[in-house]
Amino acid sequence: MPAKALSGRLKAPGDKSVSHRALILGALAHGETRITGLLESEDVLNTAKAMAALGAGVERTGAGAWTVLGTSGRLATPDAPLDFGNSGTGVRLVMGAVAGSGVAAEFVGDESLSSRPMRRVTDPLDAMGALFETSDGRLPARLSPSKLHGIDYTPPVASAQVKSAILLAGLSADGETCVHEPQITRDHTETMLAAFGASIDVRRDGPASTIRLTGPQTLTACNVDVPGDPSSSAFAIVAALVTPGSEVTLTGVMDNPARTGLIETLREMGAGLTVEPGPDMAGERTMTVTARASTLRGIEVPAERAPAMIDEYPILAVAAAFAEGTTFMPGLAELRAKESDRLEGTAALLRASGVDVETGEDSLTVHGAGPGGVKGGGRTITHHDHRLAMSGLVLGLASREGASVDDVAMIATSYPDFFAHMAGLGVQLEPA
Ligand SMILES: O=C(O)C1=C[C@@H](OP(=O)(O)O)[C@@H](O)[C@H](O)C1
Ligand SMILES: C=C(OP(=O)(O)O)C(=O)O
Repeated sequence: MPAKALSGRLKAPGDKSVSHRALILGALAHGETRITGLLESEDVLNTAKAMAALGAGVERTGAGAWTVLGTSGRLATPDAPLDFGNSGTGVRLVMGAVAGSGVAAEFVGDESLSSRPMRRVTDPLDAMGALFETSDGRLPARLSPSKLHGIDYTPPVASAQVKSAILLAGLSADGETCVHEPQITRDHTETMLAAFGASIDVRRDGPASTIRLTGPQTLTACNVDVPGDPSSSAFAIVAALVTPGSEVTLTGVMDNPARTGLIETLREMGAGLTVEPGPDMAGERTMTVTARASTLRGIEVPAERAPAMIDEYPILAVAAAFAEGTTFMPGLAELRAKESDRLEGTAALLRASGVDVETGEDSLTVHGAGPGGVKGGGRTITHHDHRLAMSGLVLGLASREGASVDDVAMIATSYPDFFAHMAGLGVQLEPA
């Protein structure tokens, strides 16, 4: 049953990437870091537990308010495996943060995380002198006490997690660590390291970036007011665009060009979006975004834009299903290495509801059915993937027959308030 229009105003949930980093940098720093607006999702809470197990004093003082008493870089040996649940960001960044601390640690995760590639971080960290043992490149992984030296490295995949792991390891390594990114990825680690007092040099050259820091360095505690998450905001934005009569406003959304590829893409598709500047938070600009139901048209999304919207392709594909014409999305090989194979998962989600989709090795093509043209009736198989779950539910809202998902539990890994926020916008989603 298609839902009625969405309307209302929401404060965007805290950004997941900034939340992980606030806890990790706070734990490495000297002094007490106060965090407000922390995203209290399962992924982030697992990082909080890991940093506590590594010796930081991590305390919740109110809703979204946390203090982290840092270790001044002297991490403790955890007495149990560090369990990161579903979170690639948590495990990969903490591997980097712990690598040169001289402690031993074991890293584990859930079924989805245990199937994801870890050599992309353990290879460069081992080249810095770390002693990681993985299970054929996957979790569980074990670190033996290690001493690091700097590295000059160009990651073979565009990945902020890989970049961040190396930079965090560089803090405890002897000498210069340099990361070259041919295509810039989200730059929160660089921005936040500088805010925590690191001496770090970031040079931009067109789409490329080179980051240098010389270790060892100790960070200084810094208060972090977490801005809103553009990736989570995408669900309400697209829901409003494709559901006739809707208008929703999201406030406090982080406005960082390495994160806002979806806004640019939706505008090219003809979306009725109004963006107004908001206050700066944690060194980031924020914006208020208003989305109105619109007739979208299919476009070709530039492959180079993928890093700036890598988590948004499933929900973009849903928008494309309601567009007139074809949307071609190239440059998506990385989607196969997320919580699930998101390229195939997204295609299956759309096909189950009657949308005509093609997948290539690294591309997705959606032949839009136009406003009101998506039949619906499909059931999304989520494969432990929160973004497929939320995308399947948004598709159901505006399709003729509605749609269901097999499991909503994983939504709590990134957006625990998803159902409450959708209810606040006037739509009750029923877990099926
Ligand atoms: O650094 C981060 O916070 C993230 C980086 C991205 O992963 P990759 O680095 O694997 O692209 C993204 O998909 C993830 O949700 C968060
Ligand atoms: C890919 C994601 O997260 P992670 O890699 O941290 O599991 C995501 O949130 O879409």
